Amino acid sequence: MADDLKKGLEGVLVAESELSSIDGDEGRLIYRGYTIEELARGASYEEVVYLLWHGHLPDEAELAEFTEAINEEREVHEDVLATMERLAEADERPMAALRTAVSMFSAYEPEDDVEPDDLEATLRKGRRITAKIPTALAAFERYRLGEDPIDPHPDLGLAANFLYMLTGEEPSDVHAETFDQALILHADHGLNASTFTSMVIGSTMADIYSAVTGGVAALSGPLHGGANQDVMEVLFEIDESELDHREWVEQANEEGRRIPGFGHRVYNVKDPRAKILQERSEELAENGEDKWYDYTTTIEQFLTEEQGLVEKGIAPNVDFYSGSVYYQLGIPIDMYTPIFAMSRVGGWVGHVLEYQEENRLIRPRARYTGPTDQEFVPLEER
Ligand SMILES: CC(=O)SCCNC(=O)CCNC(=O)[C@H](O)C(C)(C)COP(=O)(O)OP(=O)(O)OC[C@H]1O[C@@H](n2cnc3c(N)ncnc32)[C@H](O)[C@@H]1OP(=O)(O)O
Ligand SMILES: O=C([O-])CC(=O)C(=O)O
Repeated sequence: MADDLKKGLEGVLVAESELSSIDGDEGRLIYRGYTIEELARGASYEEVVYLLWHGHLPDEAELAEFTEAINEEREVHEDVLATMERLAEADERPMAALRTAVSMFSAYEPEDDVEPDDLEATLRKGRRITAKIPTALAAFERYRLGEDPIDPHPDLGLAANFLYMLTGEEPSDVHAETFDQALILHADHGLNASTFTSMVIGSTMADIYSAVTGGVAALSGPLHGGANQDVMEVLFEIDESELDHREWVEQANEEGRRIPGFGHRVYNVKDPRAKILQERSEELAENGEDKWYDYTTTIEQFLTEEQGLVEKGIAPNVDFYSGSVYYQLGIPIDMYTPIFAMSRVGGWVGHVLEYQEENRLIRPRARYTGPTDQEFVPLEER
């Protein structure tokens, strides 16, 4: 057995997958052979989830059936809503509320007596989770505001409906399309930490609710999905600082601060999704507040061009420009990471299903570095 240690599993191949592929040197991302740029431009989030789960882009009838199935499952049980209300009152973080909600959905799962290897049932359960996450999240936000939740809008797609359920107002086409595009960009990304977490859980043949709950938990950390909120907090810090934004980033750099939204385990160049989100951020800035876009571009220019981070393979990742986009869509900043989860559930379910088709328990090992010859001393003599 090879004894070379791969800390953080960097570059270790653990599975084969047809879902997505990343070329970290070229800055290229594909889902099942389609470039992320083409999908972001031409597809909807529902089409992309269908592609990830079923292996091909849906035709009109397939998409209509899939969308209807999702829309029918949007409502969440009143007990889940009551829990969201309690958690909002307790000032719980939205990512933790979401983790609790997903875990709780399973109590009301209509197909809870099927065999773990019934992958068709797992697919239907994954669809239910995907449909319910936006409803639970929006309800949590409404309760925090002291308002009642808003029922899902039957005529709106997943992205537009989420924005609608936050405010009760139908979003403009630009906002709905921008948000839908953001969901597409976040839907899958190989064996990132949260997807791998879901796969490890799925590899024990635990149910998909457990796997998705684990995915949400792993995504919440600042080294992973939590970075999008951290980026916005940096932008607020710049805004409140007495320094001009250029001076602020110089000082942060001198202090050795690690800027969130920069660096990636796989990309050595700018993330292709960051480029698309940057375009959206710029467009929104033209019709709204432009300072957030200015701050991000100043940081990027300073760190990459002047400090030479690009030569070190450190460039903006997907989280760098998403914050300023969501901010301009009016979304509260601690909902940014839950929104990432709302999208990435497509990847989590897809990878678990793909892995379980030819399942093997995931169980690596650690090199033992502790003592080997300890003499046991009874408690009363220690
Ligand atoms: C959706 C996502 O999950 S995308 C990632 C979101 N996370 C962030 O944006 C948080 C900020 N970024 C980071 O912390 C890291 O880049 C990670 C965690 C994403 C990737 O980490 P790893 O692949 O483990 O790289 P690691 O942390 O070992 O860093 C490698 C080198 O790049 C440097 N580096 C990495 N990220 C940054 C950054 N944001 N700013 C400055 N330097 C950085 C490190 O200091 C290190 O330099 P050194 O070799 O001179 O010591
Ligand atoms: O791939 C990763 O390591 C992080 C991730 O989820 C993404 O970039 O979308």
